[in-house]
Amino acid sequence: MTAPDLREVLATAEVIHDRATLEAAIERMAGEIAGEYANDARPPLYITVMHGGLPFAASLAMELGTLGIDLEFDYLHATRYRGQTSGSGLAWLHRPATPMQGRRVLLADDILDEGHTLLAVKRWCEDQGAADVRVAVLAVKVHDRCIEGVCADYVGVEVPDRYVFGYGMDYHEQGRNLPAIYALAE
Ligand SMILES: O=P(O)(O)OC[C@H]1O[C@H](OP(=O)(O)OP(=O)(O)O)[C@H](O)[C@@H]1O
Ligand code: HPA
Repeated sequence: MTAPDLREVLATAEVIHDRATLEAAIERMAGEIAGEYANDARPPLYITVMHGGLPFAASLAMELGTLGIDLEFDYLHATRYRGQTSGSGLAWLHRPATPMQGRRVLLADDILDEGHTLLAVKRWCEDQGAADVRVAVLAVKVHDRCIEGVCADYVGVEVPDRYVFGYGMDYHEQGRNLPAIYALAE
């Protein structure tokens, strides 16, 4: 199946958060996160949840660096949407290679939607022996379908209960490098 044309989709999509809003939210998050890790002897293990988390994780890492917080980088790839607009079973495509035993782990992802991805990823890190696992997400989708017991420690913005894309999030694997968050026309 050919993906719908991104330009056509953008013509009717709605900007939910523009770039300046997202950058301000990330700067604010970095301030909150820096307070948590400032006095640690060892940098947190900073895990980007690929692919969607990449732009956000990079921006947040730079803001944290500006505040004097060092990070050790690794990444994982767990996907349940696979280019579609509704999720199914979670597939692990890559697990982090860095040992987590006794480490403080900070996960960076683009969106907390129904919570299945972050719950599984967080549990996996805990099973690896991480001392502490915190979660930073750029966006939280507002609805009542989020599974129980999942929440992010640091949140950039809220998005409505619509399919959103941009700033890491894809629309049929397109639009991840758009510097704003859009919602599909209703
Ligand atoms: O809260 P949930 O309903 O589990 O959805 C959130 C997850 O879905 C997206 O990943 P996706 O499966 O699209 O993989 P991708 O980042 O590679 O696009 C997003 O990046 C989150 O990781
Ligand atoms: O609304 C969404 N957009 C993009 N990716 C997603 N992954 C979960 N929800 C979404």
